[in-house]
This record gives sequence, structure tokens and C-alpha cells, in this order.
Amino acid sequence: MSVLDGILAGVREDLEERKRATPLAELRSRAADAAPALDPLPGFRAPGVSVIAEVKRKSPSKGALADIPDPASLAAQYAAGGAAAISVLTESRRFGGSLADLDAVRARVDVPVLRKDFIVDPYQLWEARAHGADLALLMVVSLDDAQLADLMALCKELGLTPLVEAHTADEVRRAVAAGAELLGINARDLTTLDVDRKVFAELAPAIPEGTVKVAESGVTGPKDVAEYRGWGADVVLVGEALVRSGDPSTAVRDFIEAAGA
Ligand SMILES: O=P(O)(O)OC[C@@H](O)[C@@H](O)c1c[nH]c2ccccc12
Repeated sequence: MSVLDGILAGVREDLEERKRATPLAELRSRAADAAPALDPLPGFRAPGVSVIAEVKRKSPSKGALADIPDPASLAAQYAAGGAAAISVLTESRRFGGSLADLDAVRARVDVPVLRKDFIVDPYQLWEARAHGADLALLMVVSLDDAQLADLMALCKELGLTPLVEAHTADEVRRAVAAGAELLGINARDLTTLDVDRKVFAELAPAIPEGTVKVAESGVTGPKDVAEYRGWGADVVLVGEALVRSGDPSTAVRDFIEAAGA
């Protein structure tokens, strides 16, 4: 069993428990009461690189990264540094996140918020919207074409912008075929956890003009952001380097400046 399979097994168990605790009808009514989702795409298309700054406590590859007792305050510092969006990991077993983190961040910042999780079921998109997310991650590797199409259609209905994540040429092709407007290349192979930033350089040319390109994972400092930018990234998604930085606001600003206009 790969690392990803192990994560997905836990995600499905936790999902069944939440489904028992909170019926879909209740999520639907909470989603209806939520403020409409923000559209992140104009911001991501603005000149210069955009940063999606992530609230990430731990990971299967690195273990504990940072305690983050106050995710809302971390997110506020990211926003003050100029982050175009905030990513909140909500997977609990391996990443130490929760929907409570999403609630806290949503309540504090005005920039778009991404629910970062292993989304395999429509219920999770209703949850995302009920908890105020504007974007949701859809990982091509863990979905077949029919599931991807269904989840993309539900995102549209809910006003959520899907960040469609790929790691191979075939996954990029499937993401494009599904109509992704926001396409992420994860430099981390989730079956082995190996990170290779050059995967972005190799796959980006296959992404059609007009699609917003997101470089995910492996940014250790401003130089890496500049490199991704040189390879055509419109957006970089950064977790570890920011949660460990000690000064998240300055770190975000440095990343944006490193990439130039
Ligand atoms: O901490 P890093 O290397 O900056 O990576 C951030 C982000 O790309 C990573 O958390 C991520 C990308 N895709 C994912 C899918 C699931 C869980 C986590 C991820």
C-alpha cells in the first residue's frame, strides 16, 4: 500500500464518521447561509507571482513542522504579507488539520481560502462550502474521470473554484480534459513523498494558455519561487517554509518580491 493509499483509507473512515454526525441536509442549509464564495482567479492572474500560503502542522514526509496554536493569526500574518489566498489543511491524521482550523481562518481573513484535503466524495465539497471555503483541492490521482467530472460540476454549482492537482503528464491531460482553469503541479510524488521541483518545468508546457498554473511544494526560499516563476508559474503554494519561517508575513513578501513583476 502506498503512502497515498494509507492516507485515503483514513480519510474515508473519518468521512463516514462525520456523515453519521452531520447529515448532508444540515450541511446544505449551512452552505446556503454562508457568504458567497470569492473568486480567486482575478487575483491569481494579476501581474507578478501570487502566493497561496498554507496552514500546515505536520506532514507524512516531515512529521511535526509547527504547533500553530492559533491558525487564524498565522493566516492573518500571511494575508498581511500579501498572500493571494490561504490554504488550510483539514486532514487530521497525517497533517494535524481540521474543519475548525478552516472556520477560524475563514472568520479572520478576507482573501480566498482553500480547503486542502483528500476530496473523494461530494459531501466534502458541501462541508468545504458550509465552512466558508472559496476553493477546494481535487487531486486527479485519487479520482477516476467520472468522479473528477462530478466533483468539478458540484464545485461550479457551489461557487467553489477547484484547484485540480496533477503530478504526471497523464494527470495533466486528465485535468485539462476535465476543464480545469486552475491547475496545480505537485512537485511531491504522493506515492513516494519524493520532491522534485523540475516536475513543474517538465509538465507546465502541456498546460493550455489561459489556465492558471500553480507550482505546489518544495519551495525552501525566495530562489525557488523565482525558479518556479521562470518556468511559468502564476502561483506558488507554500507550506513548510512559511510555517517554519518565524516571520510569516515577511517570508510571504520576500517570496513575492523574489519573483519580480
Ligand atoms: O510544505 P510544502 O513543501 O511547501 O508543500 C505545500 C503543499 O504543496 C503540500 O502541502 C501539498 C500539495 N498537495 C497536497 C495534497 C495533499 C496534502 C498536501 C499537499
